[in-house]
Parts: sequence; structure tokens; C-alpha cells
Amino acid sequence: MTNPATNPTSIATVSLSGDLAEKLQAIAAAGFDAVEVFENDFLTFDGGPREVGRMVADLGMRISAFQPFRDFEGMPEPLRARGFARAERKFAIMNELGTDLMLICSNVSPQALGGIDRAAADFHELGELAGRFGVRVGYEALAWGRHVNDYRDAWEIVRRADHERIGLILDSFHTLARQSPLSPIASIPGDRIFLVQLADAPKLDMDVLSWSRHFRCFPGQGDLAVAEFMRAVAQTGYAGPLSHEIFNDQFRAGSARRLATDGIRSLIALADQAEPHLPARATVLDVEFIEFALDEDTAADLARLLAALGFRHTGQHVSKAVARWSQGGINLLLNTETDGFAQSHAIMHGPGACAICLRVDDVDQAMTRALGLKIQSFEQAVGPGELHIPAIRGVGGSLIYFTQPSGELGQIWERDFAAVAPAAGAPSPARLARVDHISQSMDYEEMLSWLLFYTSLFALERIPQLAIADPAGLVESRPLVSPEGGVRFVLNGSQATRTLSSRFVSEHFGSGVQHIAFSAPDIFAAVQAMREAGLSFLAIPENYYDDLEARHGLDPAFIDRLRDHHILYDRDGEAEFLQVYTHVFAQRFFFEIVERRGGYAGFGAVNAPVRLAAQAREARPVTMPRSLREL
Ligand SMILES: O=C(O)c1ccc(O)c(O)c1
Ligand SMILES: [Mg+2]
Repeated sequence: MTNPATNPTSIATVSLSGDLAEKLQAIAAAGFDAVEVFENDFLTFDGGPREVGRMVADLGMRISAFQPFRDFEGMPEPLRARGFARAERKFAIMNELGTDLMLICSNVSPQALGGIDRAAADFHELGELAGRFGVRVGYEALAWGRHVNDYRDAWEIVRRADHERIGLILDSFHTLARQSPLSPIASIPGDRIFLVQLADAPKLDMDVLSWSRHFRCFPGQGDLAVAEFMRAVAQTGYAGPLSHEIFNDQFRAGSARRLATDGIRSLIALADQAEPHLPARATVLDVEFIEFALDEDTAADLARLLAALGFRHTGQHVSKAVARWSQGGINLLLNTETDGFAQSHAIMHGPGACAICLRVDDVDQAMTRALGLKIQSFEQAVGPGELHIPAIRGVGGSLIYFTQPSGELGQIWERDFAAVAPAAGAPSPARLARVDHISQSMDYEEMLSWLLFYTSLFALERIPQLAIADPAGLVESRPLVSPEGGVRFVLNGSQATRTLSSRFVSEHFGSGVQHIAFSAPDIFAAVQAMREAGLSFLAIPENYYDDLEARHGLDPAFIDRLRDHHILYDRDGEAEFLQVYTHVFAQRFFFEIVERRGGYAGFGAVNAPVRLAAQAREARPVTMPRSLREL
């Protein structure tokens, strides 16, 4: 039985950025057993095949395949003879590389002749040649092959070639992109499959070749049914390598180390999906707290803002300079420690959210799953009697802490915080109830990494990615939501350099929390109370409200109230969404207040360009990088 948790792991060198040596180092560091050497990486390498073979071996890996070999089967003479001569040269190279498997992808040449028996005869003869070199040949159907574009035809050719050195190569992308049925895979004998290649892809309406060459991604990052494909493969008893083969423009530009780690994480998550071996994905019940790392002055400013938003200083950490501000079910921590993690975060990134604590159903299981997915844990010394709160590394080096409803980890506020007596006078009612969503900005190239991180660890569902117009370019926005509404994350990234999202990343040395949205049971009452406390909100242009009236046919009196409160509005069927924004704090992050009516599930994407334009007007002008100014 194929067990994806025990099959050797492999990845094609084409999947990563860098030169061959850099790729191999990143692949080995991530823990892969093998690599598929792409011919182009070999041709551009300044060293012979033996040297490549030695590099791979020295890194403790082996070469799972040498590829691709193109346009071989079904050729008329003299192309046919030339194909055999080319293959012979490559077999000799493979002997020096130290790999025994060549991948031949189905012929795309206009000169190729069809016919299963013709192709089978070519492969039988090639099998004889391969035998003389002690190598094997695997045949893969490209989804755009001229005569063979379905794995079932490739298998029929392999079957009729009837040669022990000729086998089949399955590639999840080609199979799933063509929507070939998966059940016939199960009846292929596992030992006739020489290699299984894995790739996912987002659903896109485009020609399959461009889709494959530019948009493949790791399983779990796209929309294809790779787990179902894996379950079919598992039934064959295939015991060979599972090899990522990702052609992707972002991957080619990204960090090879990060991507190789994502590749391993993807394989682990996929194996777990096909046949569970880790605790289930963690259910997030709520956001326990969000922690800000700040200097004293900025903390005082933020405290004033929080007070105006209706938060109260309710607790003080028993041993650290950490204040708890709360309202409804929301807890915000202001950390002004002068050493430790928060301080180093503040020095590196400026004032901002350095940690998020999530209340999950079971912390031990969440941590076991995280470590199983090779997510880094984080340890920091705790004072005597204080709770040890397990944590992992999240976006931009920030932390994700875990608490749970029961046991010690359900007692963080009692154990680690001393209550602060409420101020005199009648307590004002809570205007804000919960954290509605947390929006994180990141480099565009990192978006798929964090998507995989969040969705492999937590029971979060993806809702479709949106492109939002910032005045300075497009921002991709990717929401991840827990079905029960325990938490929502929105990942933002932009390829344009001057969008608010990109400036956040470039001006603050990395990814992080750009805004936090709180839910209000009554957004009008909340805004009213906050204004009375001296707060003002992001100004929204008059044109927006005129358009709202035209778009939704709302009652003019209601529109007047929205306008007066600077509230943005959206509707989806009967469900309604109201949202309002604070000004940006410390040129760094801002708060949003939302009211969801009737189960509205989105984030007001139609309003995002209006908000971004308003923020761009308020933002300080783009400053030239120092190095340029000094020229
Ligand atoms: O895009 C290609 O040409 C190509 C080459 C080799 C493969 O294994 C593959 O899946 C695609
Ligand atoms: Mg392939």
C-alpha cells in the first residue's frame, strides 16, 4: 500500500529559484530525500555530471529523475533515429549523474505520428537501449501532448511496450487539469509506475500549457483535487518518490529555502489528508489577545486611542511591563518591556502587533500538528508561577500563542495578570464585542507560503482571492475564515511597490498585522460614543454616498446616517455589512469597526478601493530611500 507518509520525498529543481547549488542546498536543508534534476539546471551548471551527482550525494540525497526528454515517440525517420541517438547521449550522462530514471514527456511535435502501437514499439526498442546503460524510462502524458494527452493512453503505450525498463509517470497536474477520471489509476500495478509528480494550481480559465508553466503551486495552495489523486495512487501500492514539480513565476522569484520548506509542509499535509497521521487541524474558537510591542511614548498614545475606542485598562502583568486593555471579549496587550521578544520586534519593525494568541480546542494537539508540519516553535523564559504559553512563529517573525478553554491554559488572565480597579463613575457599556478579523500585509511572493501555513495548521477555509485597486496598484487579498467564525485572517500582498500594502512591508522591515477589525453590535452607537470621546474616523468622499444611494436604493435618511458617521456599506442578498476606519496609528496600523447583519460573510471588498484612496490621501508622501537621496 502506498503510504504518502513513508514514500521518499522529492522535488524538481525547476521548482525553486537560484543556481543549481543553491537549489540543492535548500532542498536538502528542508529534508527532501531526492531531487529531479531538470536538464536546464544541469546545462547551465559550470561543472560535469559527476560533480552534480557528488553534490547531491554529499547532501545526503539521490536523484529521482533526469528530465525532460521531449518529442521522442512516434517520429518518422530520420527524426526517429535522431531521437534514439539523443537518448543514448542522455543515458550516458545519467550514468555519470548517478540516476537511473529518465522522464520522457509525450510528443508535442507537429511531425509526430499517432498510433499506440507505433509509440509502444519505439518504447520497447528504447527499453533495450536503456538496459545497456542500466537505466529506466518513465513516460508522462503532457496535457497538451499532440497524440497522447491522457495518462490512460500513456499507460496503454507502456503496457504494450511490455518492457521492464519502461514505466509510467503520473503527474497530478496533467491528470487533474484535463479532468481525467481518477479511478482507473487504482488498477495500474504500483511497480509499473516509475514516478509520481505532484502539483496543484488555482482554478483559472486559460490554455492549459500557460496554466501549467506559470501557475502551478504546491498541493494545498491551489484548487485541484490532489488529495483525491493521491488516494487513487495509494491504491496501486506505488512505493516510489512523491515529487513536487512546480512551474511558477512567484516561486522562481522567491526564497529557495522558504519554498523548499513549504514543499515539505505540503507533502506532510497532503499525506495527512490522504491518510491522517497527525492531530486534526486545530479549531480556533476565538482570539484570546493581540499583543503590541511599543516604546513608552507610543504605548501612551495607543492607550489614549484605545480609551477613546471604549477599551479599559483592566489588568497588569504580574512581572512584566505589559498592560491589558479590554472591552467585550477583546483583549489587547501593550508590551513596553525593554528586553525579550517584544522589544526586539519593536526595534526591528517599529510599533506594532508582535503576537496573536488564539484560543483553540486543544493546545497540545495544535502544537503537535504544528511541529509535525515543521512549523517553528518559540520559547521564552517565564517568571515563577507564570503560565508557559506554547507559541509558534507566524507571519513576519511574529508569534502565535495558544490557549484553550480548559486546564491551566484557560487561566491566563487569573494567573499572569493582576486586575486593575475600574475608574470611578458608571461603567460605560461595551461598544465592541470581538475581534472580527486580522489583516496581515506581506510580500506578494510570500502569500502562498502563509496560505499553506494557516490552512494546513488550522481548520480555516479559503474564500476566493480578490484583486483590490489601491491608487498605486493592485493588492491581492486572500481571506481565510473558520467556518464557526472563531477567527478570520486576511492576507494582503501586492506586486506594485507603492501600494499601502507594499509600503507597509518595505517601510517596516517585513510582513505583519496591518489592521484589526472589531465587531460592534451597533456600529452607529459605537461611532457616536467614540466621537464623544474625541475620536475621528477616516473621511469618506461624498461621491461614495451618492453612488450607494443609486446602487442599493437605500433610504436617504439611512444614507445620511452612514455619511454622518463615515460608515461604508455593502449588501449581499439580505445580508448587510457596515464598516468604519480609524486613522492610521503611528504610520503603521489602523483599526476597523464592523457590524455584520444577517450573516454577511465577506469583508466589504467593493469598499476597499474607497478606503485605500482615502488612506493614500492621508498617508505621508513616499520618501526616497536614503541611499538614493544620498547620491
Ligand atoms: O511543461 C513542460 O514541458 C513539462 C515538462 C516536464 C514535465 O514533467 C511536465 O509536467 C511538464
Ligand atoms: Mg510532470
